[in-house]
Amino acid sequence: MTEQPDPYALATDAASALTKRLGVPAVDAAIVLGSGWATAAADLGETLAEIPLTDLPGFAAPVVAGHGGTVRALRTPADRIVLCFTGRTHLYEGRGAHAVVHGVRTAAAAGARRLVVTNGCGGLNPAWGPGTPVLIRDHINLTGATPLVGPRFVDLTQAYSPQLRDLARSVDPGLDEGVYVQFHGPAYETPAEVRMAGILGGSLVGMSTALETIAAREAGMDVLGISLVTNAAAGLGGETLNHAEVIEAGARAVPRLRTLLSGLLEV
Ligand SMILES: Nc1nc2[nH]c(I)nc2c(=O)[nH]1
Repeated sequence: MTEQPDPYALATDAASALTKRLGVPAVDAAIVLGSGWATAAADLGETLAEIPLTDLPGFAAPVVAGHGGTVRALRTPADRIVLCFTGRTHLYEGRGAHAVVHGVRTAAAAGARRLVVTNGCGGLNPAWGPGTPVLIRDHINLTGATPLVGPRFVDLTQAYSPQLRDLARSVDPGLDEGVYVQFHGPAYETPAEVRMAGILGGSLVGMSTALETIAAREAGMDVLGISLVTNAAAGLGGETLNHAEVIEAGARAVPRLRTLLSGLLEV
């Protein structure tokens, strides 16, 4: 049985390699860009560098070639250094929970104190049509997995910072809040699973985010989670789910998402 590398040491190694490559002593914040968010984050500040994640210890190539797989370092108008991860590892890739949160742990090890974690997801609230951004108030982790091993009793009572949610609403007062349910994936939920998520108190369903937030909170980061509803969750929208709908919804939402992200990075 080959010894698995210590995930925290691997994140420290990746952080050292990253800050050395960037020529900065530390970074201030990180954004994980989910489905539909990349275009909105394209011109958030002065790009210092864009680095293929596979250049850094512990990262794998993106499963879908050309979809993300880099980390872009930005200097914001407020003179902060922000890492933008243009891709993420999903639990359904089978690389384990440590791989899923390696980017977040690397950002924390590089000094980031704030994480903005975004995703594309299904919505249970009919008021949230495709292209609606929704703040994450809390999550339900239905994956059966966690990035924490051993007696790491992380408190998650305020996993999604109320202060950062207030800040987001000061930028975009129309933002609503929801509870995000992370499923393992890669299949989308059945209509019965979507109904279950609703009974449990969920209003957003996806395949990312919760595990990254757990790792961020363990590292002491403040977290803002924002979902982009790209489709009505299975069984609620009538037609079947398809990828084209995801892309189109993301494109329609770009101006609002860009305003939101740039407003968040000015403070
Ligand atoms: N689990 C799950 N993940 C998603 N990602 C996107 I975009 N839409 C969905 C969805 O409806 N369910």
